[in-house]
Amino acid sequence: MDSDSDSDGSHVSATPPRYFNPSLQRPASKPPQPLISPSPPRPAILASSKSKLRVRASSSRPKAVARKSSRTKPPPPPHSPPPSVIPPLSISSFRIRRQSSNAEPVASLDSAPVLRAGHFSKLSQSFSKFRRSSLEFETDADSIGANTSVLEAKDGLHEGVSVAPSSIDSKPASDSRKHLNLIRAHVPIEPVKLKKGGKNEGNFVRLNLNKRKFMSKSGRSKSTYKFSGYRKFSRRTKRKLNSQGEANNEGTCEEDGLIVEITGQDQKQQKNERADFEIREALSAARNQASEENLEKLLKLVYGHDSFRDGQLEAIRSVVDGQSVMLVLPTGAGKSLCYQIPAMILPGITLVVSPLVALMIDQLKQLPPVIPGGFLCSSQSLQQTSETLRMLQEGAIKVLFISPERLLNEDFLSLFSSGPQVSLVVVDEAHCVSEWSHNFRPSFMRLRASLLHARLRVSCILAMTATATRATLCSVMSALEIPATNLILKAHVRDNLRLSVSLSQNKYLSDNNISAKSYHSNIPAKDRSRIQDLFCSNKIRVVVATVAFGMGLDKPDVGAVIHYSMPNSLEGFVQEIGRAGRDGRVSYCHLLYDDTTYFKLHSLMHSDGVDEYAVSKFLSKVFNNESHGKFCSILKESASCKYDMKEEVVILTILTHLELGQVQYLHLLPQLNVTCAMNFHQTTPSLLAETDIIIAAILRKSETKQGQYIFDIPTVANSIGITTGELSSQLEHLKLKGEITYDTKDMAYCYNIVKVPQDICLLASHITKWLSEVESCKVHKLDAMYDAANFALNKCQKELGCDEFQHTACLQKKIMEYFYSESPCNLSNKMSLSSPFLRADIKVFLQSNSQAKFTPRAIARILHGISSPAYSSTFWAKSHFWKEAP
Ligand SMILES: Nc1ncnc2c1ncn2[C@@H]1O[C@H](COP(=O)(O)OP(=O)(O)OP(=O)(O)O)[C@@H](O)[C@H]1O
Repeated sequence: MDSDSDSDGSHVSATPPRYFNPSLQRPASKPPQPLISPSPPRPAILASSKSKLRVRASSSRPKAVARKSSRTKPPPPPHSPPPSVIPPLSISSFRIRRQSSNAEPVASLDSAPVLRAGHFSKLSQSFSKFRRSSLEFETDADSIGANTSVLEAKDGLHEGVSVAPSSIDSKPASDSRKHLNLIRAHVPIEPVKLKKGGKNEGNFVRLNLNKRKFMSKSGRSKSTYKFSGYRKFSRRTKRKLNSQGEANNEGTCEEDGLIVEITGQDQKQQKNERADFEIREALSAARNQASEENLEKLLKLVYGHDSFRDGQLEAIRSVVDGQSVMLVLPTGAGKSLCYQIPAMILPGITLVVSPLVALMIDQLKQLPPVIPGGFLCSSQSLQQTSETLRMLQEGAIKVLFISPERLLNEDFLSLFSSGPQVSLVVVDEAHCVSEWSHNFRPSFMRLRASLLHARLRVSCILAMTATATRATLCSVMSALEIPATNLILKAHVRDNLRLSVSLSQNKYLSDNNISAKSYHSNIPAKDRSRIQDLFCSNKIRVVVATVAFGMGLDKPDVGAVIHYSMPNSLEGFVQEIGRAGRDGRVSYCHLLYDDTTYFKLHSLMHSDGVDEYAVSKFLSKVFNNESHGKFCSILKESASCKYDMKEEVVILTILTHLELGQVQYLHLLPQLNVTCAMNFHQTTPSLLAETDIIIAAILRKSETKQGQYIFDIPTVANSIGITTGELSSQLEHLKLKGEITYDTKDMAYCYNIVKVPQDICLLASHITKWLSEVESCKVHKLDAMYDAANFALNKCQKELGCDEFQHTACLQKKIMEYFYSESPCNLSNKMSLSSPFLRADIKVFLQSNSQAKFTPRAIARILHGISSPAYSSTFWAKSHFWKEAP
């Protein structure tokens, strides 16, 4: 496997075998379409639940960029735009160069006279995007870089290129119409040939001004010579150009002594202005009435799509109408559009809560240029965050992508108490809200409708997912208070995907001499992003990657997704195969599976489980203080080790349950470093303590080690009745004065106790039962995945259209049954077989480790070779019993 080779794209030229495996061949009745020369290779992905996404290339037609057609060949406008709409812009057709640095963000869609160029903020590098002033003219650099993109679009090799944020600012702008969010928005134009002048003068229009003659007939001077003159000029120019049959090229006209060379670029500019005008008109019509006709017009103008796909119109109209909606559409069906169009129409901000930063960045890049967007996540620097917040408050951001952690941050929520209006909250990958989903996130669970209504003053929530069982949907809709009538649910798998299964054999790519690149979490972020870029630009044929590679990947021409090993749920399977065939073409999804992988995954499904005993001990610690209203904290790392519970998946889940369960026992606060080590530099500590009660409290509650005062922040704050925030700002103040320096460490879960449970054991028993149901649910998901694969390979009677090579119909049926069934169906669990030697093994294990204490679960995990916070693989893998279980 050529995983580390530097791909220069040289192998791209070799048309990859489309039918690399007999089991993937098309049925004879559907012969392969002829390859369109010079088609780029059509890549594919190989994926596995845990790990591997692989990429294979096959033939492809050049992508028909929807916007390209709509922008490059707009229908002839019935009339010139009325003066009231774009008067000042008309001047821009002369292509006068001006500095663009004085561009100002435009406050709202309404106030923007033109919807065009935009860029990522260089200052903040936060990738927030805003619109440049409509009166800003393109710079030389903008024009120079133009044709590059045109060529890229034309040669077809770069269709669907995803521009990495880092490269965006430095990349010269396209000669196409510039799109705010810089995504696949290249609208190629004909190369401009200057007729007059003979020299290559770039894309300038040469404006020969005779000062005397430039005075208009009405006697107005240059500075006031605005719209009416332009209109006349424009009309006559057009007449002249048309009469010369050069409407698509350049020309010369003389008008009142004004000699102007008109280039193709100017005509392009005028077309753009017209297109912008039409978009504004369509927007205003859709705001007045969100009718099918008005929305379709907007769809056509903004996206270039002719019609809505199944479910889109219904969702958009409900949201625009202010109703919360649960939207379940297949992957690649176009869910993004269901919030983007409402975001254009609704007056306030749209917040899109997303689970992955990479996903946010991708979605941000995919926003059409008329929607200025930004993103906020916990890992951003203070400067990036404040720049984005500033733009948000100024109205320069219309759609903000945000992580749930960041959204739930008190400072962020308080922005909206009297600040900008939020019209819509979108919960993307909404299954993460539910513990019954394949990808539960405790922070998503905290996104309750009650909180969103109260703190963001928003009434409309759009929850979107491609993969949700009935149980998942129920809990998501209940948490987000979405009425049952507002569920829009379409098929889970697109029709253009051909599904097939085989047992894992000979599955290493190197055996077949296929070059590959690897993509996983141990690879530095910049290399991962490079690999993704190479893949998106069709320069890599094969990527062996973790499932994270595929999340949100919207590359239209992925021809196949191959699961190197079985995913651990049908949700995962559906999500991952959803990367294929997003352009609507027939694409292939092949699953390799075997019993060994199934057994391994089965063991892993139990890796997060907890014993009642551990839960009980943990709860005792949580309610240790019994101090109502006081600030409490639990150190993450040490608690995880002590109670043998994973930090996020288990501890945070339990704490979230204590906050959001039937009884609210606590209120979760942002996590923070709670141990502080402080040095005094000017005034002596005791002298400072005389005038500062915080320092006095610190001296009382700290211990000194090598001249440093070490204390627990919550303890000090509680002792004088202040918040940790107040304490931190006082410390910052003293630091700025040069009195102290300090460091903090030990990240902790922080909370206030609301109610102390009467019976901790009973509560522990309830929580353990709930967690064990969640665990069983995961096992059930794996069994359903195995069952579907096994059925296709061994039990399918080939009645529904399946054949030797593909099992699309039976797998689709299995998937549908799984997602639509009210209760889990009975699935055979191959794991029920237990080794007769197991008891004996456990006895010997306990005897040989008599010095240590084990919970039954700890022993089971060691025997299955699964590490946990308290029993690391570094140590236990050396044991003879590691992975000994069947
Ligand atoms: N009405 C439409 N007509 C044609 N193409 C469309 C339409 N709506 C969306 N698309 C295109 O479909 C592709 C997939 O859209 P999108 O990324 O929104 O899918 P998704 O449902 O969010 O998928 P996933 O769940 O995998 O993230 C995009 O390239 C988009 O331009």
